[in-house]
Amino acid sequence: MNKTIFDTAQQAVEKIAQEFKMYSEQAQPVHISLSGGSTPKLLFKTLAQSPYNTEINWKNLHFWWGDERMVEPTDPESNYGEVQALLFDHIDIPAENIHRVLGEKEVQGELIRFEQEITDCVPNQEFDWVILGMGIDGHTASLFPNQTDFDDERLATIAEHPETKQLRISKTAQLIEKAKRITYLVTGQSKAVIINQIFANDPKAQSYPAARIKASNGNTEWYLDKEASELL
Ligand SMILES: O=C1O[C@H](COP(=O)(O)O)[C@@H](O)[C@H](O)[C@H]1O
Repeated sequence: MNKTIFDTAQQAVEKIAQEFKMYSEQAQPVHISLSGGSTPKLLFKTLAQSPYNTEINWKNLHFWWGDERMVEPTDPESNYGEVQALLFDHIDIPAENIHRVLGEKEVQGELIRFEQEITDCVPNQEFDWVILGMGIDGHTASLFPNQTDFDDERLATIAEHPETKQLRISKTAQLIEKAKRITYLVTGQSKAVIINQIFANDPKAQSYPAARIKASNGNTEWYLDKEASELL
């Protein structure tokens, strides 16, 4: 598996930020899927600052999410709400470039609406870049161990957090795997054991969606910091 180890989490997110700039210089819409949770907050804060806030051609970038929690966008649990507060409120991006899951809506109806928006906006449903995180149980997006159907041919699915039972909408493994590029951004010591299991091909890792989901025809890479990779 292709991995890059950065000295610090800040260096990892700077690399991603530079690549946002590069993608934004293409004279076409680029569809990027963001991850939620705590890890990418540093990325969003970095993008909201100089030079990225003004040098990125934001009108060319379209943002989606790998998963969303079924909560109001103002709820601290909202993956969209986090990006709005840390990034979108500080840059000049057209509203139509933000393709959020409406977490405040009824889940079945929202699932259908979200799938239709992907079909309408993303050519061949192939995202240019899917940035994913990984939980300490090996989940990615809201695809959890022992409850993920890797063969589900839909674009999105309803998931339930195994402990909190919080409802979520997640891209399916099949949709993610159609992406041209997948980057797992994993930082911090709390992820070191699981990163070691994945890269050592430990049998336990076979149930981890993050270990199994890879781009079928594109590149899959892992951006790690020293802390997450300290047991490798
Ligand atoms: O629940 C989620 O968890 C994963 C990992 O989150 P983190 O807090 O450990 O960074 C995240 O990638 C996913 O989008 C999120 O909804």
